[in-house]
Amino acid sequence: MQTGSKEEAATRGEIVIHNLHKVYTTKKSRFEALHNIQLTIGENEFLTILGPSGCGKSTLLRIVAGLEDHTEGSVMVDGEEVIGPGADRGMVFQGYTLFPWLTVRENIEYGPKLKGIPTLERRSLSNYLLKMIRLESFDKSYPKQLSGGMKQRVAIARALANRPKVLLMDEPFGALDAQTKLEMQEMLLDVWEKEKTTVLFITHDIDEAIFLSQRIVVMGAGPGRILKEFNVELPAERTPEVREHPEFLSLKRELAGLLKH
Ligand SMILES: Nc1ncnc2c1ncn2[C@@H]1O[C@H](COP(=O)(O)OP(=O)(O)OP(=O)(O)O)[C@@H](O)[C@H]1O
Repeated sequence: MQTGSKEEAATRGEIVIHNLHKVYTTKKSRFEALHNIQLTIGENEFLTILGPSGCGKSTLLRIVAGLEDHTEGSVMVDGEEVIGPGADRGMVFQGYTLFPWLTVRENIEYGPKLKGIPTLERRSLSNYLLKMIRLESFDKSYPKQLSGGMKQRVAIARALANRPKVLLMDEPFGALDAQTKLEMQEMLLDVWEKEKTTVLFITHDIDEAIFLSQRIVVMGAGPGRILKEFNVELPAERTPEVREHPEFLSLKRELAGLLKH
């Protein structure tokens, strides 16, 4: 799915968050949800934001998605300011957001169809994505016939079908059982490797953050702010054994300590 077209920006999926503040106000109250967030996420980087409930992770992701406005500062994707949702940023949430009346293939082809991509081209794209998420034989199934993990795989494929430069993922595996979660993490790394998108991932699961990421940003609450950043110095190929790696275990200890406060 590489296009290599000349029109594409020199960078593909670089997110620059500068001096970002978010205050929720009502007539009677004022709540500072995000305070001075400074963060650059490189092209094709896998960055995870880790933090306790209520520290503003989802607010930050929704601002990057263009679904929420901000009070001060800016968010740029490849040099263009985010002023609303766009096909350059695909989103996957925890809740299953598939269209129940469409089959798996129709769900995946929904975005390309809206964009007017011809049938044959759509078919070849959905074939490619169905193979990548290992659900080729479920192309005619409806969402209600799928397990939670399968639905999330389709949600990822549906987001990728729009050819986003950035994948924004808000606790996408939070509702899955432990074993399915591990399988989904491996599949996501496989997808990331093939698609070369930038991934901004949110979780409060420390193991998940370390296993998936190249970099982890820890946020704290009151108001939501960045506490610390960590580079994950693990082998690029994340096999299950990586979870026993001394670096994995020491980073896990450090992150757990930081999140306790
Ligand atoms: N529309 C809103 N109006 C007022 N306050 C809000 C609104 N949305 C979120 N908040 C508040 O902003 C803070 C950050 O919320 P957010 O959902 O971003 O946190 P989070 O870190 O994603 O939490 P969780 O891990 O539980 O999803 C919370 O205190 C929340 O109550």
